[in-house]
Amino acid sequence: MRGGLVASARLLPRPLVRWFLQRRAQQDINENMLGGKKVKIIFVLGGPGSGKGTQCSNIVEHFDFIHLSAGELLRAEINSGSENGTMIDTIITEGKIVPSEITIKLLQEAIIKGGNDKYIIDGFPRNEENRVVFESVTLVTYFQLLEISISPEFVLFFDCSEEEMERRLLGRNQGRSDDNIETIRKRLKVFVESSLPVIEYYESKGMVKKIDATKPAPEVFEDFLN
Ligand SMILES: Nc1ncnc2c1ncn2[C@@H]1O[C@H](COP(=O)(O)OP(=O)(O)OP(=O)(O)O)[C@@H](O)[C@H]1O
Ligand SMILES: O=c1ccn([C@@H]2O[C@H](COP(=O)(O)O)[C@@H](O)[C@H]2O)c(=O)[nH]1
Ligand SMILES: [Mg+2]
Repeated sequence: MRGGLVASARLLPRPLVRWFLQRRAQQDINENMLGGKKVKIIFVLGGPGSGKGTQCSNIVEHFDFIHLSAGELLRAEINSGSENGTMIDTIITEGKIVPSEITIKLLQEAIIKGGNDKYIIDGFPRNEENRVVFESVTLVTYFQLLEISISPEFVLFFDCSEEEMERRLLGRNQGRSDDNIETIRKRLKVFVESSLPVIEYYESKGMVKKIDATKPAPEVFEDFLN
């Protein structure tokens, strides 16, 4: 079907094809669609060690969502030997926030590659600038012409005490460069100063489902389901 369409499109004047795709893109932008499908995005936010990754793994076992962890995408970028790798590594080890254009490009690529219409995005947006840029840029898909912009359906906020988050991260033992007390303290500060305002923004729009994440993991998941 797609092959037939592409072949027919080649017979038409390029400005006409461009006009048609741009018109279609505009419709999709208005409707939050990707290639004719409604794209559903859920943001999962919470402090470092609040259990975002743990709960996202549970969620995708039960629901047809693709889990995208912004932090995992950044760590994969470091490991791929990309030219930005060293800079990203330094920022993560300092507990700071990677420039929006880098993280958003990785998320966009993963969304397009995922080919699904439901994504649960873990650990993003980390600050107001992340949020504004993500919601204002567009995804460029087939023919590099069809563009859509994306906003979340709702936001899950895993609310956990600092003492508990610190205890969990010090015991995580996954070889992460940021699982040390100096970086953890910096990450907690960045969470309060930069990430909480994003949660407050979505709260003001009635879009936040807040869950007590200090409880044991199975109970947190139960609370999510209810
Ligand atoms: N509810 C819980 N109770 C106790 N330990 C938990 C709970 N949830 C997760 N953990 C453990 O805490 C550690 C941190 O969890 P996880 O990696 O899911 O957090 P995170 O929010 O994704 O952290 P980060 O922001 O650093 O990626 C892991 O070792 C995990 O097994
Ligand atoms: O949107 C993002 C997500 C992550 N970072 C950086 O990565 C680390 C680890 O992220 P996790 O989601 O906790 O795995 C985070 O502390 C930031 O340094 C980012 O900059 N932007
Ligand atoms: Mg995580």
